[in-house]
Amino acid sequence: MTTLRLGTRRSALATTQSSWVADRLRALGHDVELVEVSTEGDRDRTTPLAQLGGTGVFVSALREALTAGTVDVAVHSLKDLPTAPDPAVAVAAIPEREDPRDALVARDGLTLGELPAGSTLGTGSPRRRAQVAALGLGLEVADLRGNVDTRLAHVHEGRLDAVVLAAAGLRRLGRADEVTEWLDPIQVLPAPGQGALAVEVRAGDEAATAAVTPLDHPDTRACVTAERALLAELEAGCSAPVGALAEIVEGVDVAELSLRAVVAAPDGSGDLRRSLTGDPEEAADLGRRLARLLLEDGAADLMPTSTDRPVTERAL
Ligand SMILES: NCc1[nH]cc(CCC(=O)O)c1CC(=O)O
Repeated sequence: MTTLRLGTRRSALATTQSSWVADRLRALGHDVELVEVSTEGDRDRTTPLAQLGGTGVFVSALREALTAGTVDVAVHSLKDLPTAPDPAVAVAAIPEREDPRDALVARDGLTLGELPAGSTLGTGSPRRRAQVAALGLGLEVADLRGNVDTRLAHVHEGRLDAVVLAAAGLRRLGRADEVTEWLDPIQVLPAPGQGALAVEVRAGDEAATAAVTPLDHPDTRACVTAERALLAELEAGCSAPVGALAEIVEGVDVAELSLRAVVAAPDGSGDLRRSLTGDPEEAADLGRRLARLLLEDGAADLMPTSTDRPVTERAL
């Protein structure tokens, strides 16, 4: 039997996610070898991520290893994948999603509502910054980068009062016990695709496709398809931060896909929330329709002009 070479980045979250997929492939009877792929974003820790080309730098190094033939399978956080498909690779499986929510880790067990005005909250995500600012709690949002461990240390070592992180990453790393509030999507909607993994193979690699396909979870695939179709459609008409969450809900006698989304002004001056329910078989169409509804209702106007500054900005 041939061995599947599964490419992974070195960060704790990436190796945990890759090992999770490797274990599932082994349970199906495959031989799997983990191959470390170093990315520009991992090698160069001084240049800001945005200058290197955003989270896309992590994705492209793994895709290059796939097309070069040094690995056969690559695991990505689905939310980090660009919405434009890469014809050289195929997403052969989207496994069952982890908790899609954002989570708050605050000092002294505090929740968002309990943090006093003026408290410092760290996040590097314009989507999280915008939604937290829109709650009007008077928090000071500080720009925060780094891996999960580094970000949590800012709270535990007293440099920040709170941080917001993906629940999925914290659960996968065994650090869910540090969460002080699971943020309700009614207040803070996650990134499209958050909590889900994308398992990629080389386009046309039938053996790897056949090995990986059983890990696919159709309900998760329908949900993230709707969220990403919405994001792709909005990217064409609006550059403000976007949150989205689709869920399978029980309708009268069929399963329905419920999609909620937010477009938020980066400075917290406002946001627009809408939702739609539709057929899980037409997930992409549902996402596009909700995006058009948001655009018709003024989503594009939420982006301030370039001379406007965010209310609070403190770099860490
Ligand atoms: N932005 C980086 C990133 N990409 C995926 C995750 C977590 C895992 C996931 O969302 O599936 C994280 C960390 C975070 O947002 O806190």
